[in-house]
Amino acid sequence: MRLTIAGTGYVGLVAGVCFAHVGHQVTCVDIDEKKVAMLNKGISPIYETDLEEFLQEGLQKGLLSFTTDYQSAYRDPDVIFIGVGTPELPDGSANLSYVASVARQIAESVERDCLVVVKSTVPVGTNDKVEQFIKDSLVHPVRIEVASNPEFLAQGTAVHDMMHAQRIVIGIEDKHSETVLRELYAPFNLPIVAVSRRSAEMTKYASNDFLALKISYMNDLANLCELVGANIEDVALGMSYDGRIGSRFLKAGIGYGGSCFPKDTKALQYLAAQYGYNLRTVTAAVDVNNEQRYKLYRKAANRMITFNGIKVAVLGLAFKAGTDDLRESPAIYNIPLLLEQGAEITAFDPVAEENCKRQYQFSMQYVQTVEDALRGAQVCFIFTDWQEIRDVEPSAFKSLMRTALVYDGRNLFDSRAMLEAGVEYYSIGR
Ligand SMILES: NC(=O)C1=CN([C@@H]2O[C@H](COP(=O)(O)OP(=O)(O)OC[C@H]3O[C@@H](n4cnc5c(N)ncnc54)[C@H](O)[C@@H]3O)[C@@H](O)[C@H]2O)C=CC1
Ligand SMILES: O=C(O)[C@H]1O[C@H](OP(=O)(O)OP(=O)(O)OC[C@H]2O[C@@H](n3ccc(=O)[nH]c3=O)[C@H](O)[C@@H]2O)[C@H](O)[C@@H](O)[C@@H]1O
Repeated sequence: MRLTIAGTGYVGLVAGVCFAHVGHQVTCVDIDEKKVAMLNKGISPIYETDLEEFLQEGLQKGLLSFTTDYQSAYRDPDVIFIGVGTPELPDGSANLSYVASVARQIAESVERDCLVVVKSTVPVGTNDKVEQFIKDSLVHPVRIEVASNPEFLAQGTAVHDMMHAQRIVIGIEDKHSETVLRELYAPFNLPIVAVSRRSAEMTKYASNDFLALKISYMNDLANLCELVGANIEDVALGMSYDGRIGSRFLKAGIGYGGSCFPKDTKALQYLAAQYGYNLRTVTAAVDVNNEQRYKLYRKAANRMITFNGIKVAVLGLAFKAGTDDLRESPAIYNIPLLLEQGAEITAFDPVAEENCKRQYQFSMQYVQTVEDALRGAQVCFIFTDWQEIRDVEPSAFKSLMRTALVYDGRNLFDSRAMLEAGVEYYSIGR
């Protein structure tokens, strides 16, 4: 099939390369000329396992191309996917201006009957509005159908998650859209859940917010574990054997970050509030997370008389391992607090350093190894669960740091081993 995908971010680009990988003819559109130029050269603008390989394969086979020329890209494909961002607005609602702008561009450009598929995460009812908007603004008299197809991939494993998704959710209001989407996804050989458009839109928020709730629940319990002398990791292990609970997303830590859980929890709260409903469970998850991200800073501030002139090692900048994405990363919340207090920070992250330098003007030093960050430090904060940090021997904290004082937001080390190595070690819920 001939597809056009609007947006070459984590979702649009990964969808594009995977659809080309299974044999569809894909054109990806972005407004960012630099990105498009890079992509046409086979260089991925984001860090994702296997992405560049799939990208180069698609380009070489002539199944994949990138352009800023939306008019020709939207003129006559079989299917157009909308995969642009829906970031959080100050009031917590989803910013739909990028989706609206693609809808307008489609209406101006499309010259044959076409299925428009909304892959971006959008509040319930948005697909209806997109359909109405396109139909009202069409320049050529063609038939447009709109379907919802939310994406469930996680960053760091995005290509794998798309190729081996646990399910494809499609939200359709007519038989023809369903047939087209089933044909499109047939080469993936994955379970397809076909529901109404509104249910599909809700399924996306329901899934993300459930996972956010799971994490906040574990973080809430971790805080209680510290008070009552239990160990959250042992508790999680015991819970995980119950198939009804499952073993994943039970890791307590420094709070969830990333571009999705923080915004999608707030967007659902906002949607509920618009209908006069208070979604108390999700509100609780958000509240717990807002506090959790400062937990280590608070602990350290209680222990230390000042951060002024103190050498601080920050290990990890990305919101989780496997990505160079800094959106809503706990590190990005804590670094300004430490800098305001006069801390002298040396930071290490194996892939997110360049993004951090570009996006923030933090006056801190960046180094290439964990050891260089630790050398001479008086306090260490661990914000990301990178393997490079996990691999450090407990004795290295003792030998390299001036004061072996470690605050670990990811529970990467065994408390006893750290104690035996002479490290004053604080982690979460243990
Ligand atoms: N990042 C993730 O892991 C996941 C994201 N989602 C959802 O997918 C959507 C996209 O997210 P990301 O890929 O992370 O966003 P992103 O911010 O990485 O990328 C969005 C891209 O759209 C481009 N764009 C903006 N306006 C455009 C236009 N008029 N035409 C063409 N391109 C345009 C931007 O230049 C940018 O490259 C969001 O709704 C998000 O909630 C869903 C599942 C996973
Ligand atoms: O809509 C989205 O964008 C995506 O959001 C998440 O994916 P992602 O944000 O890439 O990363 P996750 O692996 O879910 O982690 C999110 C945050 O939760 C934290 N986390 C995760 C798991 C856990 O047990 N504990 C925990 O604190 C991570 O460190 C990270 O900060 C979901 O996992 C995807 O299914 C979804 O498609």
